[in-house]
Amino acid sequence: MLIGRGSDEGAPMGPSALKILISHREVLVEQVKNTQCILDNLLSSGFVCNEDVEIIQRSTTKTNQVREILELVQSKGEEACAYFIHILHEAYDAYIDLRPWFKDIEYKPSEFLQQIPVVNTDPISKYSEKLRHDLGRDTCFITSYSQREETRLEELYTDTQMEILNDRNESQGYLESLVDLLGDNGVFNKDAETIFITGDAGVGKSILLQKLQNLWSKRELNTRAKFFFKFRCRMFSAFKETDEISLKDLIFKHNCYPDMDPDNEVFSYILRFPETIIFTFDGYDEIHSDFDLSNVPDVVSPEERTHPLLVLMNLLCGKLLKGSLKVLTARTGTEVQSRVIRKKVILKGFSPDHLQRYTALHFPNKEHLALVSLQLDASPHLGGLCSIPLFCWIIFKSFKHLQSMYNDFELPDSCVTLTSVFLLLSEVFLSRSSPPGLLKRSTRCTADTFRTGSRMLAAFARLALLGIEENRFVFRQEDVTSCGLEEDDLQVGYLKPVSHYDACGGQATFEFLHVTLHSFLAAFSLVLDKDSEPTEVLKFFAQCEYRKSHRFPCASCLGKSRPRDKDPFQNNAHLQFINLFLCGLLSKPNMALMEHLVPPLCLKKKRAVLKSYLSNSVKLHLRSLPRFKSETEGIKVHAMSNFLWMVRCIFETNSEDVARLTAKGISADYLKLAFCNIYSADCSAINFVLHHHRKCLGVDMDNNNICDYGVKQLRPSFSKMTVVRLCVNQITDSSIEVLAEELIRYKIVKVLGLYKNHITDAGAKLVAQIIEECPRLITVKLGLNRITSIGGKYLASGIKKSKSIFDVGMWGNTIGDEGAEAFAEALRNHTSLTNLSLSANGITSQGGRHIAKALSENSSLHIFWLIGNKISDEAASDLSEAIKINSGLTHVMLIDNQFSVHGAKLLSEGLSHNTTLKEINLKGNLVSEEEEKHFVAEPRLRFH
Ligand SMILES: Nc1ncnc2c1ncn2[C@@H]1O[C@H](COP(=O)(O)OP(=O)(O)OP(=O)(O)O)[C@@H](O)[C@H]1O
Repeated sequence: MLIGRGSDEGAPMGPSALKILISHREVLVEQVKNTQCILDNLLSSGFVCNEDVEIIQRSTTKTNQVREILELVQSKGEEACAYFIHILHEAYDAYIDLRPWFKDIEYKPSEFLQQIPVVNTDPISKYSEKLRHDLGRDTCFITSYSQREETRLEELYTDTQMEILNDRNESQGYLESLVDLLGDNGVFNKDAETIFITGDAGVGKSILLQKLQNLWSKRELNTRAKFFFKFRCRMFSAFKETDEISLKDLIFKHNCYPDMDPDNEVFSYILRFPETIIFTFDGYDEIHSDFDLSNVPDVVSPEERTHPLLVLMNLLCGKLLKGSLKVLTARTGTEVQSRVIRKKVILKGFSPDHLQRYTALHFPNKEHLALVSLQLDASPHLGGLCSIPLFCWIIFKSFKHLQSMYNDFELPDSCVTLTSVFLLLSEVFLSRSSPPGLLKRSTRCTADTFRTGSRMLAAFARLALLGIEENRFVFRQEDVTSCGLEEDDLQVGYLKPVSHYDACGGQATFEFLHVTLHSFLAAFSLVLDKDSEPTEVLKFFAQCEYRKSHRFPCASCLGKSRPRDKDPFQNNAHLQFINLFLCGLLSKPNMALMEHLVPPLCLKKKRAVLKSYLSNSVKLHLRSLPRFKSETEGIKVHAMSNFLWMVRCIFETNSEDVARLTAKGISADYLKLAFCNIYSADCSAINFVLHHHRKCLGVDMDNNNICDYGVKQLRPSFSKMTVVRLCVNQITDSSIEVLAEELIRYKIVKVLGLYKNHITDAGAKLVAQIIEECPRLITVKLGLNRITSIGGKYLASGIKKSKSIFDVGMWGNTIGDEGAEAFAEALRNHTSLTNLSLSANGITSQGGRHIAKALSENSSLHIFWLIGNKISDEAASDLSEAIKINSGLTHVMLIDNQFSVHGAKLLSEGLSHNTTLKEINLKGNLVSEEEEKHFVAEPRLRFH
């Protein structure tokens, strides 16, 4: 609706502004809270005079003031009324509650109105606006290694996989888009206020927060929050033990100060309406404090000054600013008590589709894009590494840089390790600082680049080690200078300045481009140090301490740290990364390069110390893993995520000896690697060890983050695997192609677990082949995939031909009646199939009848799951007849179908002729409690 004097030619006029004010008076009186801004604008635009303002201000309540203003503008005529509405529209944040109303009335100001200025004088809106402006400015670029190369966030941001977990860490699906992060989807504790996001190093937690902040600054985040405060947790470690701040200091001094707010209105508003605030705290794992605050009382007053960590803890727990929303990120493995967490999200990096999208954003040049895509496809290990955005960014950035310098440069080859990725980044940094003469080479000489840059590299490495030793991620200018870094060195890219508000003071401070790079350089320092004993390289292995529930001693509300274990492979991630990079830098393939920087003898000694340490630790570690004997699967060994770190280190070391030793040390029939947070590139490391395993081995890799790249890396190991469990991962039909080739070639597989992946009918066809051609295969789990009747038919046909298959799980696909009919056909006279689940597959009575008929001709099946289908009384009589004849079934699970008392009677009748069946479960069908009483004489017919 067009409002205001109709100077716009031809535009239809809506009802008069005066009429609107009369008919919507109630909404306006209720929703308009700030009168000052209206009066300021009416006055400055000459619609009212000082006296009018004074009279209105004499009214004691805001509502009365609004009423009086309404009367005043109405008395001044149409233009004043129109301008009044326009103020409410333009002073956006001051009247945010009226946004739906403007939408309802389809407000559109006339050109005339748009020419009269509106100034938002509301201090709260001004503060909100300032926050939006600052956040918008601070978040619009993705940090790169030089300001010249910064890319706009919106040009490069690509969604990653955001999995929602419940309080038991079970997957609840994925978030569709970042905008849904703050919504109700996935909330398991409505009373808590902290959204907890975890993920591995470099998976994109900080960038996700940056995107969130950026969306808010542009009003594109689906929230009515007026204030958004971003903090990095590492800032809280920078305070001294004696430092004290209040909540107000935290917000105003360390984030954003409200200008011109003499009456302290902003803070009063914040305290009154905490639900209008969002906080983000990035990197909870980076808080390091020996400071024991366990006896310090909780802070409940916003004015009270105390240690900043306590302010943070009390905010997260909701003891301060109850009602405000907090988003907290941390590396995987950092635990926070469930009662503090509102919802949990785990970031899993790029899926192959995301990676494709991200690659296309990086390489607008079609030729480059084609080249890079080709190389990614050809090297699944590289693809796996690239599923972590940070590593992908480094690889792509380095590729682009080196391509621009030397025409023949290609992406790293298939045996790239994480250390080589970071060496590549260093090469880029160092080459950027080389004197111009050196850059003119036509061929790349990595050794020259490192030799020329060795002074600077050593200085950065020293600084990094200093930080690790002192548990610091932020450095002052004195630190930088004392390590021998010069002004120009700071331009190279290793360090970036820390923004002012994070740094508790005006002095310039720096941090490494990424914490993983910090770890890499600290490892480099250990290698470069010529003066210390070779055993010094082990200092972080030795220092490794396992804290299952991470930090903090002070956070009584967030969980206490547990006693420390001595296992050297158990540690917090940045130290683990130092060890990992150390292994990589001292690996044989990197020796030639390192010899340009460190005397060969010194290197040799360090490498020997490391190898011997690894060999011993591996033995000890493997011996300490929990083992138990299972009747069917033999000796099972249960590896945990620290085993994975060990395997990663061995892979980086590239030592076949240690890998062989590890494979031998596993000495079990079954290796359980479930819930170890394995991502695709780790599969190369696992394969590096497992392919040395002499005997057959069952491997359980359920509940990890493995996609097709990972499965391809495991290819050589499938020749040994009797159990292949890859349930709850990210694999598609392309992995099934690999599995089909390998498993059919070796024919030793007994168990194939593929539950909850992305397998379609094409994959099902290949699984059917595996079932048909692997004579030892007894268990296949395919639930929660995307298999329809087409895939169902393939599988049924495979099962029909198998003489070994014992247990098949198809829960949660959509095979429907056609699929059920095919399975019925497979059941006829089957000799081995004992457990079958066709639950939640959309089967109706039509399919039910086919199944029933087949059951009359089957005696192998004992347990049959048909839960959550649509089978009704129409199939009951066939089922009843089948039950009379069948002598194999012990349990028939018909929970959540559509049987009525009539169907139940038929089933009960059938049961009376059957002595083997122990249970037919009809819970959740259409039988009332009253009707259930008819069946008390047949306890095998269950309703609960
Ligand atoms: N969604 C994304 N889209 C594009 N690039 C991304 C994305 N996520 C991460 N990156 C790239 O990866 C780099 C590292 O990401 P980020 O710092 O967010 O990781 P992180 O999970 O916070 O790591 P850490 O736990 O080690 O601090 C970013 O600087 C950016 O270049």
